[in-house]
Parts: sequence; structure tokens; C-alpha cells
Amino acid sequence: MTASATSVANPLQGLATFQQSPWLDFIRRGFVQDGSLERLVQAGDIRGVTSNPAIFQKAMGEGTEYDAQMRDVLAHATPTPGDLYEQLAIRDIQAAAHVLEPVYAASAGRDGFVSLEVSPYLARDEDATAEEAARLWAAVDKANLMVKIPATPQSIPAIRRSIAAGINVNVTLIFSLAAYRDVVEAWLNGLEELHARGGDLSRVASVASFFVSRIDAKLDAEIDRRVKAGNKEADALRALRGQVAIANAKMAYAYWQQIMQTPRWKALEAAGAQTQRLLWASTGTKDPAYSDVLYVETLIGPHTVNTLPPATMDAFRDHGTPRETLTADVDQARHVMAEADRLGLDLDGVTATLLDEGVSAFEDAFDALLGSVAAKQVALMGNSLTTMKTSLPAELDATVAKGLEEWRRSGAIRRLWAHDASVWTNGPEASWLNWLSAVDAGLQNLDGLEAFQADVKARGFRHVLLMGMGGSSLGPEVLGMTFGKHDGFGHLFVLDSTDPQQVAHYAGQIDPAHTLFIVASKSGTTLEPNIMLAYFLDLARKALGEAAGAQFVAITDPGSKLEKLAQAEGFWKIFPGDPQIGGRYSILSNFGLVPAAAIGVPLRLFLHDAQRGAHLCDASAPPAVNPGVRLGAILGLAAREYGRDKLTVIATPEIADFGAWLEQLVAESTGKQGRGIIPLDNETPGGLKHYGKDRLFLYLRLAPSHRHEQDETVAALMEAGQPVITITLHERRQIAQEFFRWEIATAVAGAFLGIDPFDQPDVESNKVETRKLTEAFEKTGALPPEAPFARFGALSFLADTANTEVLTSNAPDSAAAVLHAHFKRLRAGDYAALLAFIVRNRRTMEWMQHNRLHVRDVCNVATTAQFGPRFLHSTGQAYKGGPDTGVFLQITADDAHDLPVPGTRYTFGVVKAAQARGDFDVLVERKRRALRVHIHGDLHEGLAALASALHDALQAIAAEK
Ligand SMILES: O=C(CO)[C@@H](O)[C@H](O)[C@H](O)[C@H](O)COP(=O)(O)O
Ligand SMILES: O=C[C@H](O)COP(=O)(O)O
Repeated sequence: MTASATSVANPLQGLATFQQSPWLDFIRRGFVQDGSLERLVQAGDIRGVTSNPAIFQKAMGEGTEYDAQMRDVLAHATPTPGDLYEQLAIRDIQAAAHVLEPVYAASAGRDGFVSLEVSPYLARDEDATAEEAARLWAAVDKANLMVKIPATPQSIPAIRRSIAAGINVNVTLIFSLAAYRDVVEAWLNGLEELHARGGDLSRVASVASFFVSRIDAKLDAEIDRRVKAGNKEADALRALRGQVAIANAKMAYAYWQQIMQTPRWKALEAAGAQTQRLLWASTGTKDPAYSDVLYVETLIGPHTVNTLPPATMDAFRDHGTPRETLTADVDQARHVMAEADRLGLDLDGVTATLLDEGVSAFEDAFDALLGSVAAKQVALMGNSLTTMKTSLPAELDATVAKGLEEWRRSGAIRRLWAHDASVWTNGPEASWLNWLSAVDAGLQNLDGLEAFQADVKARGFRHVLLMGMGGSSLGPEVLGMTFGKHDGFGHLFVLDSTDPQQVAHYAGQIDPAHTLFIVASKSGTTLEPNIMLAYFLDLARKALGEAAGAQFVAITDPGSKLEKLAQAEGFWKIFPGDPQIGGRYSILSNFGLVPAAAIGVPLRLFLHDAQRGAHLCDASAPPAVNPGVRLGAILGLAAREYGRDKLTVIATPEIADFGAWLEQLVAESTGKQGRGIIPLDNETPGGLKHYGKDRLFLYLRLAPSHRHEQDETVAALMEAGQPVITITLHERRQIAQEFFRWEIATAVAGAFLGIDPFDQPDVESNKVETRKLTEAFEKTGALPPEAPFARFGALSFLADTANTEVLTSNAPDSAAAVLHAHFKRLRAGDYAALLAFIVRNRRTMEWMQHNRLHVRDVCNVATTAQFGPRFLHSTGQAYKGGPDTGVFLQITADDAHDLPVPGTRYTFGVVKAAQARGDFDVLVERKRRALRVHIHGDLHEGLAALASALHDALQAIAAEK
């Protein structure tokens, strides 16, 4: 039985007599699946369906109707929440379109449509709207689909373009006659364009959705306000209650009638075009004082549609009176409009506001909808996603919620993904955002990377030596430490030091004939990788002769000096970097993927995990459920609003190296202009009393290997009211998700801090100072002389004038006294940093750790222990550019053995010394509290002396408390 064959059994069906189609303003899966829609259609009650973001929000936001399809989709892929929503919505729309096909067929394509709205986020963007309309049209692939496009000034041209492309369009959110005129013009223009191209006009259907009841709701409120205020025209105003919306609609209809008489339309009609029908939307009664069928009964007329919410549909079926009203009392309607004008009811203002409110209400609904979809997605994906739980003081929690809501309202996450620098400082940020698409690029290049991996395996390298600094080395180091050695692949050594002992140590570990050398430098001009390369190329040449280049691979930005050198030296491979990805955001690009390939990390799985991270942090994941934005808001607001800027990392040992990568990302990105976050990696937990109010704890927990005692420590921190973020990984590979989450989080934290998270001005200053010194050395064969202000045994102390004055004011007579004066400067909220330009090995690392903890436990401040020059490309930025809360002890030492740098006059030792001096110069130039201690003679004896002096100094400080 088709709709047209149905006898008129109720008022709804009676609308057909007046050539009005009742459509249903509602959709949801169960309603279509259980045959409810079909029954209405077959009965002849309903001849079309409309949907909008608010309707889908209600449908998908509750219950489990969509779970089965979600599970199905998620079993094969990890879409973004936006894509997932779209797949669900498209299935509903297709199913409803299928139900309405008989109506469409029986009406020869004039009726029986289902509408799907373009994303409300695009309402102010012509191109994006037109593209999305075309995309949805193709994706739904049903002749009886109507794509809904809002009638914003920006979208009107997209309506023309879509009609011209043969797409059925439902123009929505029309409130004013002026907007309706523009819509009609766009529709006519579109048809004319299509006609000129020889297109089939008869298949292009369109409706213009004129919103009704919202106008009364707004104006009635204004009328009530004026009446209450004693307006002398109270009676005239009252008479307009519930009148203007209908009168406004009648004016639109009258305009449509005029258009239908124009030669322009007649020509199109003769060419087969269908008329664009007026559709009355927003026809549910809002004011209970009015009839519940008011906006149906008053607007019945030929060639129109009324889309009814279910309650209005039921009411009209029950007690509506179908009779032609649209063409009746038109003069009265004109009078109402004139009265409204005379009384100063600002209809233009109201309709403009309603359009803005309409767009933002659909945005809000879409946010809520995507939020529910994302939350469901996360729940269904279970342990295939890393999870984040937070335990925050109530005040911070509330501030974060406010910050997230602010991000939602301002659409900041969409702007971030759209590479819009207004998220940050409106500076050069947009040029540094390709890391957002790095995972997709990696997946596209996967075949090439896997082929490289297979070749590496086939060549049977025993070792992989990666040379690079900061962003080029810390990521690969995490991969090496986290994933370990894979069968058939070499062991990874990461060299990011200029310490001659360190270089010699690595040289001693590898056999050049069985080593794959990877030199990684984006710029290709960084001093350290260049001299490391010079050294190891020389070493390899000595062992392998001219064939040495074939053992080398370079990762560098296209056109760099390093690229040229690699070509000249006949390197095996040169992998390009992306000039629009900064070093510390490069782990998921070739800078991480090539080393990952070289050590046998399963790339496809790794990238799919990274993709999970990226998709869950997508623009379509609203801030409150976006794992990256949530984390970023906590980091940024904890630092900005509460001075909780010491991000203290506790991690399951198996994934603990992540902290070194994270330190660079967070510190170098945020630590500038006196603001920022100071990450503290690997600070062994201590008693609660050692932690001040400047801490924010991060517990990175690898569930399968978690340590009970760490869980307990963290529980105690939470108990004590310290803010704790717990991120749980269910397997190591999920570190890839965390790489992406932290990149987004850092960028977001940067936005909250009001800085550019993609530059590193103070690292650059350090490089400049170092270059000056090495250039001076090239010329003179010596570094400029320097004079310690004190020497005690093997320990010399150096500082600038300002620091020296403070440190010598009490005429220190021992190393302990100098150190006492130095660390005595620590205040609550400060941090102490040990910055050692010495060989980095287990023994020295233990020394550093022991002494940093000693400082923490006596001074109750946050501490960090860093090796130079490694940290110069990482946390060094924040030490110099971040908050002035650091107290720095730089440690340098004589080199027992030095190594020449081939092709230069200097040695590794000279470079390292220049770097330490450059570092110190910039620190003091920034007026930081800094002291340098230089160890003469044997390093370990000197370290022992220093530890003992420090011990005495700290004991004195403790005694003074
Ligand atoms: O499809 C359309 C219009 O084309 C409808 O879904 C339209 O969006 C709705 O009728 C309105 O949003 C409902 O408005 P209201 O009852 O919330 O004021
Ligand atoms: O973090 C980046 C380091 O400063 C190294 O830079 P590069 O990759 O250009 O050599």
C-alpha cells in the first residue's frame, strides 16, 4: 500500500487535500528499525523526515541503540568521533530514505525526502559547507536525500553551488523575509547554472525551511517585558502575542507566490524544474497558552511542507483542522507586520539574533552529540586505549572545567586542527602544525618504511648508532628503551653528547662494519650531530674505505646542508623531515619512524596505535572528552592559575624513558617569557613533606608491569590532596598514543599560557653563544680565559659578578660554604637543577640522582638532574626562558681523554666546554641564580668531593631550619 493510495483517515492525511506535506521532525534508530516510521508512511500520515544536530543528539546521546553498529565499526577501525557519528547518522538517514522511497517514487521525486544537515561548525564557511554537502550527498547516495544547509550569509553561495551540482537542498534556519529572498535567489541561480550545463532540473528538489515558533517565543517575551514595564501601548502589544511568526511566514509565502509568476521561474519550470517549497520548521508550540497545533493549522497551503515534532504530529492527527489558511487573512498578516513595526518590535534584530542563536544551538547540540559518541567510543574501545584519571583539588578541577567549556564555546580545538594561529599568539604557529597529520603521512609512507625495515634486517646490522640532539634523539631513545631489541635487528645506541668519554665509549661499543649509522638533524646545521657524524664517518671510512657511506642514513629536512653532505658521501638512504614539524613534535614523523624501522618496531601496529591517539584527540572530540585537550588544560591552568608548574613524573620502569621525551616537549614548548611548566623526570618519590604546593604529579602506569609500591605512593599523594594525573597504558605499544596525546596537550597548555609552543628562543641564544666560542677557538686555538672566584681542592667555583657577589658575601672558606650560600637561596616554589657536562653513564647518573634527592629532601623543593649538552636542546629552554624559580648548579670537569673533531681545529672537549659556558652565560644573562663548579683532575674523585661538600652544605641548611 502506498501513501497516495491511502484514504483520508485523519487530519494529518487531510493536509494532502491542501497540497501540504506533513514531514516528521524526528529520527532515531529504533524508530526506524522497529517499523514505526514505516507504519506512519504507509498510513499516509508522514511524507518525509527531517533531522538536525539536536535531534541526533537526543537519539545517540542516550540508550544503547547505536552500540551494535559502533562495535562493528570499531572492530575494524578507529574513526574520529566525527566520522563515527557520521557513519551512524548516514545509516539512519539511508534507512529512513529507504522507507520513504515509495513516497518518492509515487510523487515522481517531488516528496518522500529525508534531510541530513551539514556540520553546524561550517555554517560560516562557504567552501567547507559546499564541500561537505557534496560529500554527504555522495556518502548517503540516495535520490531522496536532502542535504540541509543553513541560510547564513556565508552559506548562501554554497546553496547555489549545491543546487547547481544537482544536490537536493533543504535550506534551514531561515527566519527573515530578507534571508528567504536570498535563498530563493541562490536556488534560482543554482538551477540556471545547472540548466546552462545541460543538467536535469527535474531531479533537483529543494525546500526552504522557514522557522516559525521561535520568532513568537522571542517577541512574546519582549512584549511581556514592555507590558510589565507599563508601556502605554500595552493593549496593542498584547494583541500581537502569538501573531507575528505566523504573519511573517505568510509574507514569505506571498513572496513565493510572486516568484512563481515571474518569467524567470516560468522558464525554469518549462525546462522541467521543480518548485522550491516553503517548509515550516520550528512548529512545535512553545507557549502552553497557545493551541498545540497553532503552527500547523495556521500555515496550511499549496506546495508547502510542515515538519512536525512527534508531539505536534500526534496532536494534529488527534484534533487538528486541515483547511487552507496560508492564503487567508493575508491583509491581517500585513497589518500585524505593520503594527509590529509601528510598535518598534525589532523583527530584523530578532531574526538576526535567532539565526546566530540557531547556529550556536546546533553547535552546542553537535558538541553534546559528539561528546556522547566519543565517550561511548572510548568505553567500547576499552583497553585498546590508554586511559587518564585525575585526582585534582576541587578548585583546580573547577577551573579546568571552566577552561574546557571556554575552549568548547570558542571552537578552539577545531581552530587548532585547522592550523589557526589565533589559538596561540597569532604568530608563526600555523607553520609548525604538520605533526597533526604526521600519523596519516606515516601510514601513507608505510610501504616504503617497511621495505627499509626489511632491507635493514636483510643486511643483518648488529648495532644501530643514532646521532642527534633533542627532538632528533629523545624520541628514538624512548623507542629503543621501551621496545628493546628485536630479533634480527641491531641494538640501538643513541648518542646525544659531545663528551669525549661518551663518544669514545660508543665508538668502543660498535663494530663499524656491522653498524647502521643514523644521523638525524632537521636543520642539518646543529653542531653536535655534525661533529658526531664527522667522527663516525671518519671511523667508518678507516674501517670500510669508500664503502663507508653505504652504512649511513640521514634524516633531515629537504635541502639542508646535511642532505647535501649525505648525497656527496653516498649515504645509503636519506629520509626527509617535514619542514613544518618542529623537532620535539617529530617523533611520529620520519625522525621517529625511521629509527623505529631500523630497530624492528612493528611499524603498522605502532602507527595504528598512534592513529588511535590522534583520532581520539581530533577536532571532532569536544574538549571535555578530548584526551589531549583535557590534559593540556590541566597542565596549563595548574601552572597559570595555581603555580603548580612542576610536572613531576612517576613512571613504571618499563616505560620510564618516556619522561625524557616528555621533558623536552613540555619544557621547550612552554618555558618562555617567564612562564611555563618545569617537568621533573625521574625524581624518585619521597615523603609527602618534601612536596610543596607547586607540584602536579603525573603517574605513567604500564598496567601489566605496574609496581605496587608506586601505586601506593601515588595513592598517598592523592590522599594528601596533591593533584595527580594517572595515565594507564595497557601495553607498551600504546606509548604511541601517548606521544600524540602529549603533543596536543602541550600545544593546548601553550594556548592557556598565552605563548607560542613551537619556538625555542632561548635554545637559539645558547646555540649563538656556543658558536661564538667555537669560532673564537677556530681562530685562536683557545677558549677565552676565565677566572674562578674560589677554588677548594679539586673544585673551582665560577659565576658572573652578580651571583659571585651573593655567593661570596660571607667570604666562604670551603666548597661547602659556597654551596651552602647557593642552595640557601632556594625558596618554596623554586626548583634546584644539577646540570652536568660530564659523561653520562650509570655511575654518574646515580651520583646525580643521589645528590638531587639530597637537595630535595633537605630544601623541600622540586629538583632535576640533567646532563649537558643533552638538556640544552630540551629543558634548557625553560631554565632560561621559563619562570625565574630555578637555582642552578652547573658541573663541568676536565676531560681525562679528549677526541679531535675531524676537519676542525677543535676537539669534542672544547665543544663541550664552549657549550657549558654558553649555557652559563645565557643563564646569568637572564639573571638566574647560577653557580658553576669545575672539577679538576679525576672526575670521580671530584664528584666525591663535590658530594661531600654538598652534604655538609645541606646539613648546615637543615640545621638552620
Ligand atoms: O529540518 C528542519 C528544518 O529543515 C528541522 O529539523 C528544524 O531544524 C526544526 O524544526 C527546528 O530546529 C525545531 O525548532 P524548535 O522547535 O527547537 O524551535
Ligand atoms: O630538538 C631539536 C634539536 O635542537 C636538534 O635540532 P636538529 O634536529 O635541527 O638538529
